[in-house]
Amino acid sequence: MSTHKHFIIDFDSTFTKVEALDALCAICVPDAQQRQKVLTEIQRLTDLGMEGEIPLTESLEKRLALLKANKSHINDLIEHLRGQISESFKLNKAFFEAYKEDIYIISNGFKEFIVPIVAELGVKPEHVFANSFVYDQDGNIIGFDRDNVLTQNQGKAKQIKSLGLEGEIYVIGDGFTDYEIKEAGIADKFYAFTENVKRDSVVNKADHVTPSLDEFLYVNKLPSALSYPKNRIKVLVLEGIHEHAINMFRQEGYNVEVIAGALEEDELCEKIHDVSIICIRSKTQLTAKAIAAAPRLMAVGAFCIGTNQIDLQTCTERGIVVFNAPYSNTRSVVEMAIGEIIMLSRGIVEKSNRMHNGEWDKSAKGSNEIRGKKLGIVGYGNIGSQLSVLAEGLGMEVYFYDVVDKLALGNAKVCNTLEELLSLADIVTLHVDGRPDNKNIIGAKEFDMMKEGVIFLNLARGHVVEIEALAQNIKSGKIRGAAVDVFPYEPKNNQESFESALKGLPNTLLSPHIGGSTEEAQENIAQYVPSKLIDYVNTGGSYNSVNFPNLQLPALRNAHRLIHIHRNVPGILAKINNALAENNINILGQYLKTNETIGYVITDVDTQYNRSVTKELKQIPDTIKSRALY
Ligand SMILES: NC(=O)C1=CN([C@@H]2O[C@H](COP(=O)(O)OP(=O)(O)OC[C@H]3O[C@@H](n4cnc5c(N)ncnc54)[C@H](O)[C@@H]3O)[C@@H](O)[C@H]2O)C=CC1
Ligand SMILES: O=C(O)C(=O)COP(=O)(O)O
Repeated sequence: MSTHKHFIIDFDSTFTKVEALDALCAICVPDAQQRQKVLTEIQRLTDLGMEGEIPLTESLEKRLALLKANKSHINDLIEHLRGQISESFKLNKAFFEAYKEDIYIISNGFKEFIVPIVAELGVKPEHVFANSFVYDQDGNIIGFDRDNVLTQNQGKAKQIKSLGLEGEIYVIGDGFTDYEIKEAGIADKFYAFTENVKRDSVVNKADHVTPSLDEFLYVNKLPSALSYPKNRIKVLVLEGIHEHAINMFRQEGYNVEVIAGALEEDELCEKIHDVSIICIRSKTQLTAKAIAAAPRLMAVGAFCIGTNQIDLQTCTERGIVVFNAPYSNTRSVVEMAIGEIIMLSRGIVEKSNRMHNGEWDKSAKGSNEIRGKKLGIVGYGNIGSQLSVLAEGLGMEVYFYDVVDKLALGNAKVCNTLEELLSLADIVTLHVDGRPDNKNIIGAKEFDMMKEGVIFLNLARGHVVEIEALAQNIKSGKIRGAAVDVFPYEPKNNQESFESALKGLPNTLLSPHIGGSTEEAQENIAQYVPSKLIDYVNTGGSYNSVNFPNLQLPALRNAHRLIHIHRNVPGILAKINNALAENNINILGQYLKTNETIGYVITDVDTQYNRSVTKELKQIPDTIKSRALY
């Protein structure tokens, strides 16, 4: 048997994003209210026809009668449809060009508008099989060609059969009538196309679901505009990440699964096995065990600042890039710290609670302005330094201590030791990162060094403070006010209850790790992190990643990009270039950066090259990951 392949493609909602008759309705029913009514009815009739609930002729007759369209409307329709060609079709013009002899459009629509639209991608007019309108003498559309085989039951199957095509027949469509071709035994395979609409009754019967043309081309090893279909990139989104991120991933064509809370290690290991990108916040522990359970993992999105919950070393060794949102919630934490410093200095929570119990205690005792007070910031990074600026604006005297040299902003004064800072500050606030070395950096000894009546804040990480020691010092009155947003153990989700030695202590503000949880911050994060992840997938760009050598790459134009991640040992670049030279491959641009663990090499090459070189690159010793991008 011949292995020649023929491709039968549906028009409405497959070749174009829309149903043409819906679009025609928008054109020829000028009154908006009336149009909506007609449109709803047309869509209902289309669905009934597509899902096989009523005969197609009946669906069509009723739709045309509702439309009352005229010849003059068809030109406007064609103009409109030109902008409605499905994205993955437009992208794969090269496939249509290369296979024009084998591509057929079989539709229950009308040649008058189908032929000019499919011609845009090079489909031959004689390969379009569809109906034709019947007009009256004034050009009004009054019906369709009832003799056309496509009006009959199983019309598409009959039409294709009459073409006598030899070889394999692949059908791509979104409707029941497309599936019928397979059912009639004419097609070898039916691919349910879901880029524009997804009809369960059709999807359930398909040999394969193709969310875009890229997937179809990929599984059939046909030339494709994309190196890898985006629907094959599975994204797992945990911990209530803002829906803007989810929309961005879906718009990009990724296959997204969303889970509201965090997952325990074992649950995560189960879920992560086919995931390419995982998106988490501060709760999910991405351990070496979880990473080992994720053979396809290529990127991690930390939708927060801290990355201490991620085993970064293992990610790097496995060639998995990690991005966080280093600045998106900075301001939110700072505003909360300022608010808490004022609330604690005035004992507002105590006073408020007492008033709720009917107690009126108007007094200035133990209430202070923050102006002129000494604020001691431990950790002068993005949050600490931003807090420094705002606190000075409120008239505070700012001191800071950091383990690395930092530029003092405004009039802030550097302390050379933690002891120095703790002994002079009226208010101590922690903004260090969550590295393991920072465990218990503030314990009994450090509280002893602080002034009597100090105010203490921790909005950094729970494990940096010894909770028992903090509780003791609040109880003894040494600490006259405390605000704690982060805890050594935090509930996994909003259903789990909160336990802590700090519960019920005086002038102690407890908050459920919400320093960065503002609408503004979460939306900013949900824009920033997905854009980094998508850029990494599409271009290999690693700029601002947490663990990869940072490369900012030019856009890929008229080139293929070979991405190579390897252990940082000598000689790998030479081996990559040897492989390219031996295959006569012309290098258009090359970028290399290394860190302590890995080397990251990007090579842009002419689009015509021996594809087997990608295998050779994978086989270079010490290679971690390698992919080709176009
Ligand atoms: N409560 C919340 O919702 C949020 C908490 N955070 C926490 O705040 C931390 C700080 O955030 P950024 O300022 O953006 O981070 P950053 O990395 O810009 O700053 C951290 C600073 O702490 C310094 N540092 C580290 N260990 C230290 C130590 N033992 N003593 C003194 N200085 C030390 C570092 O050198 C660095 O300058 C994050 O790592 C995260 O853990 C961040 C956002 C929201
Ligand atoms: O940004 C951070 O590091 C935070 O601590 C905020 O974490 P979250 O996104 O609220 O789990």
